[in-house]
Amino acid sequence: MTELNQLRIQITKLDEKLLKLLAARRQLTTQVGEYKLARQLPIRDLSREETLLASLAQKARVYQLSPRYVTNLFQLIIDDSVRAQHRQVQQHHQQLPQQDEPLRVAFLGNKGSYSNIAVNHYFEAHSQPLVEIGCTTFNSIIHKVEQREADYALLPLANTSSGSINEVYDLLQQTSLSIIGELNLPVDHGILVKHPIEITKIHTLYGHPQPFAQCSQYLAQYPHLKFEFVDSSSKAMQLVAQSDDLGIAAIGSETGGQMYQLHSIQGNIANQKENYTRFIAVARRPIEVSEQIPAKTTLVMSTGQHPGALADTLQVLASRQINMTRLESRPMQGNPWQELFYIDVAENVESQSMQQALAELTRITQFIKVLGCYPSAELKSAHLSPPMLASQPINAIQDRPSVISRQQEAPLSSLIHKPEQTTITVGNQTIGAGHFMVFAGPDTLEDQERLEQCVEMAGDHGAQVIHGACFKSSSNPYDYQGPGLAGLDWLQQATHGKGLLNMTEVSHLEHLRQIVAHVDILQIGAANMQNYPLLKAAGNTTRPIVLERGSVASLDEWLSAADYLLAQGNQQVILCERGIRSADHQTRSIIDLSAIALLRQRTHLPILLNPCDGVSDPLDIAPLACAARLLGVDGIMLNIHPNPSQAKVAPKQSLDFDQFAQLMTKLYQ
Ligand SMILES: O=C(O)C(=O)C[C@]1(C(=O)O)C=C[C@@H](O)C=C1
Repeated sequence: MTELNQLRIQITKLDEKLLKLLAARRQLTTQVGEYKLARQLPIRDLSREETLLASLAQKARVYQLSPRYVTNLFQLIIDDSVRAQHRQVQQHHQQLPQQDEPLRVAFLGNKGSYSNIAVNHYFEAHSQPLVEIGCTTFNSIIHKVEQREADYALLPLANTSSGSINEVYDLLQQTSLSIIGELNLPVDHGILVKHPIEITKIHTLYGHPQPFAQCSQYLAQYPHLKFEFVDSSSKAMQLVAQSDDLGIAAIGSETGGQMYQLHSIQGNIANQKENYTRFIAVARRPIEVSEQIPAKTTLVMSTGQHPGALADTLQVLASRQINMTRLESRPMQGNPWQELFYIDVAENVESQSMQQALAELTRITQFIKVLGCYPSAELKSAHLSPPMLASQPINAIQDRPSVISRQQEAPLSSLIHKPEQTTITVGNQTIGAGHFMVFAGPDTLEDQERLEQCVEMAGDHGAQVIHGACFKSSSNPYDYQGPGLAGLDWLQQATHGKGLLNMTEVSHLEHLRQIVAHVDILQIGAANMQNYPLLKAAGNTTRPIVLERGSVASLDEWLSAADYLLAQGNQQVILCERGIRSADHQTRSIIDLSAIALLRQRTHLPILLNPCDGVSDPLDIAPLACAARLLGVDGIMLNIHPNPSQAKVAPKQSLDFDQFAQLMTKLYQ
């Protein structure tokens, strides 16, 4: 045996001893984790870490080792135990049962894609077996989880070289899934080939558009290369592995390439040498993060468009010492000139400061929603300054003040929560706090021509919103039921380009997306006031919502339903009184004018009145509307029809055009 071999045997033995020691150290830190968990102590103890590192730095010299080398090495070891303790605490906090069932995780691409590598990193500490569900689009990944075909999804959100992945941000606008975790994956792109070859001999390079963007500077040196874009890096590797053409290559990670027996002829080719991709894990249910570990919260919000609107919202965070770690903006879908802001903060959503900030933000934003609160992937390392490495005395670092549990806040719709009246601006029209709005249109859409007549009439006399139901649920199922979703195009075409807004009722959850794409304002009818799944979904949209009072609902029940909408994120809720059931059968319902006076004392939300169902003669509509105007409603909703006697629905509850014109003059006197 050569001397070298003998030395190597000794090194191997020592390394094994080191491994055993590391495992024993890990066991001890797990016990420390249990101790801290039982006593609700913060996991991280930076002062202990600094003392430990400073003492190791000092001892390093005794063994003629570099203090920097020793502290860097031990920093890695300590970080590993901190991460393990974080998982320990969080698993206990979530009370995750020990399960043998496999975890089904959806991601982009196939074996070897960056997302696949991220999945394996993220779930490496889970004991459950993984079922990897490779998908070809981000949309299908989200769909898999929404449809319960997967438990989690991992999605790339941003890269340090190429920036945000807009498609994923846009999908977050629409999904009901919550962010439950994050991962920062170092991404090392390389050129992968079947048999080692010089890059000048390669003619075509396959890859996902993201890696191409991230390696643009390196690739610019080889203008002869033809780029072929494919769905994922794994697809590119697969193509190269299966082809007999030795002049093709894939752009991807070395680890991924190994799964396809590919060789990396050039690594580390990204524009930024520290190239990271931030992934998020999403699931159907949000998680609660233990206050013992650092958390992040992601919010999405839209502000008004007045000067300083965004600065005002950021000030709410800054004044509470909430650290914003990322701000991203994307055009709002359906409202391309309005922006949605995605904000990450290094704060637990349950902390007192965050709860106060959220309450404040609901008062000044048009839409605000928490996309998720999750354990932070970033660890702040104990910092040893050069004098500390030289073994100076160490000052203890102050712990963060402990987080106080969530406060019971006043209802979101109440004047206690928000003393000033809410105004809602859509396009160039505003309702609330002295801005009056008239909604006019046929009770139920009949045909395009009659709708256009109504639009012309309503617009000429100062109405701002055109409404009409696509689906009518009358008391008799054999009565006219409306044109269905075809009416959405009629509404859009009739109001488009005329400075008028449109509104229709959402009565079926499955129609919501399509309706949101066509109309400016959503209406939730009396029959659906307590349809909570519908409220939940509508409250997640960015469209203003008119919430009608249920025909037997008390004010408290109605306001609770409004609170539920507000709690989903949508701060643009308008209450609409349209009458309640009475013992009398001459009218469909009795208009509760007292409710308007009472609501004024209780809520900041704009209030509408629709008097039409409270009459048996259309001539009574005008006095009721004027009475409500005196009581301080913010708007009136009216049924109009070119020829009410021929209306398929509500003939006696609709104004003809003359009656409408007269009423409008009175309302605006
Ligand atoms: O001593 C502790 O409190 C530990 O949890 C152990 C340990 C370590 O690995 O040495 C880990 C985390 C703390 O921040 C400090 C030190």
